[in-house]
Formats: sequence, structure tokens, C-alpha cells
Amino acid sequence: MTPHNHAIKGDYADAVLLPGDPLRAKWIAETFLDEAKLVNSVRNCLGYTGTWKGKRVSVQATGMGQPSLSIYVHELINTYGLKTLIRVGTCGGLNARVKVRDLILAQAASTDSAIVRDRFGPYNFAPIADFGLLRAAAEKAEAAGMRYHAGNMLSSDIFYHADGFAGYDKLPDHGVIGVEMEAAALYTLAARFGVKALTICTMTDCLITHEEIDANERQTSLKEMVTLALDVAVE
Ligand SMILES: Nc1nc(Cl)c2ncn([C@@H]3O[C@H](CO)[C@@H](O)[C@H]3O)c2n1
Repeated sequence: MTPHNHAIKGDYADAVLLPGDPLRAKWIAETFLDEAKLVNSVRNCLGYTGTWKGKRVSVQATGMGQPSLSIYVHELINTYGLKTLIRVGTCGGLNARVKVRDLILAQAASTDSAIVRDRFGPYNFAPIADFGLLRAAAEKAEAAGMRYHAGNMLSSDIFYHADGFAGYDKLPDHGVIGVEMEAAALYTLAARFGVKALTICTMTDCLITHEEIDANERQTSLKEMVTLALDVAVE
């Protein structure tokens, strides 16, 4: 038990999917998992454990943003002993070659967050995905004919920028292809505690072309992302 989680050790599988939205955790459990059991509901940040293709796997909501994700991830690793953590969610697009509904596999995660700077002094630590998980996700996406891009993701602490916002400045010119708000903290904690992490996002609104996914397409695209994440998680 922790201040944010009433599960007991063993309630979670070794691998977990991490959506930000608690209702998306519920949707994943109810739609994809067999024998899904609610293991956490503190603050309504719902967590479930069930099976996917006969193998045990969990899903736990993290809330939006790096501070919230960091609480859940720190506890999942250090209190519950989880070894594989895969964030699933939505992101914005920062490159026109990424079309809405495409998947982005965050190979690395750049950030404006103090949470990643907190102990590196003059060094800019590079938060990266676990190569094995990234390779498995790319191979499975390829085999399934999914449209995906592996690249550098921006994990920003800001959703609404102040006036004079310069479109993330030079980042898109340096290969940053998407923006969300959690991956960098996930990768930094995974590196700190020696576990595996990956982020798979569905691009839902392009900040370059201003194309957006429409509501009913949203769920279909999310199914592709969740199926891929579950296959990687249980491999
Ligand atoms: N900054 C930001 N910008 C765009 Cl264009 C986003 N599209 C999806 N997200 C994700 O969705 C939530 C914000 O709506 C966050 O959890 C974030 O990870 C985005 N976050």
C-alpha cells in the first residue's frame, strides 16, 4: 500500500500499461483484458490486472503530466516491483510526415521539465526508451502494417503556452516529431531504477498542419495502439 495506491504487492503483473486517463484504463481493462480485476481506485486513478492472450498484464492510470506520472511510476517500480512499463496515450504532431492516427514510438524524450533536471547538475540527461521494447514495438507494428514513426518526442510540462509561443522553437527542426507530457519522466525513472520503459502514442492533432482526428476515429486508432502495447508487454 502507498498514499496513492491501496493494491498489495502481487496485485500487479510484472508489466503494466500506463494511460494518463483513468477512464481509458477502465476501457482498456474492459475491452482487452480477460478476468480483469480492479486493484487500485485511490483518487479514482484506476488500476487493473487481467490477462492478454493468456498472460498476466496490468493497466494503471497515471494522470496528466510528469509530476503525477512520477508518483505512480516510482511506486509501481519500488513498492510493487514492476519491470516493464509502457505508456499509452495521445500526442500532438510536430512534423507533417506524421499523419493523424499514426503511431509515434518515443525513441527518446526531450523535455522542459525540472523533474528530469533534478539531479544531473550541468548535464542534460537523455531519457531514452528501452531498446528491446522499442525494437519489438517497431517489428510488430511493421508486421501488422501499422503506420508508425520512431523518433524524438517532446514531453512538455505546459499544455497552454503564454503569448509569443514559437511552436516549440527549434525542436521540430532537430527531429522532434511529437509532443505529449509524460514520457521523459517515465524514461528517467526507468533508467534510475533499472527497469524497461517505452511510450507509444497515437497522434491526434498535428500542430503543423492543424489536422485533427475526428471523435469516432479516435477509439479505433487507440485500439491499434493498445493492441501493440499489450503484445509488447507480454512478449
Ligand atoms: N502538451 C500536449 N500537447 C498536445 Cl497537442 C497533446 N496531445 C495529447 N497530449 C497528451 O494529452 C494530455 C493533454 O491533453 C497530456 O497527458 C498529454 O500527454 C498533449 N499534450
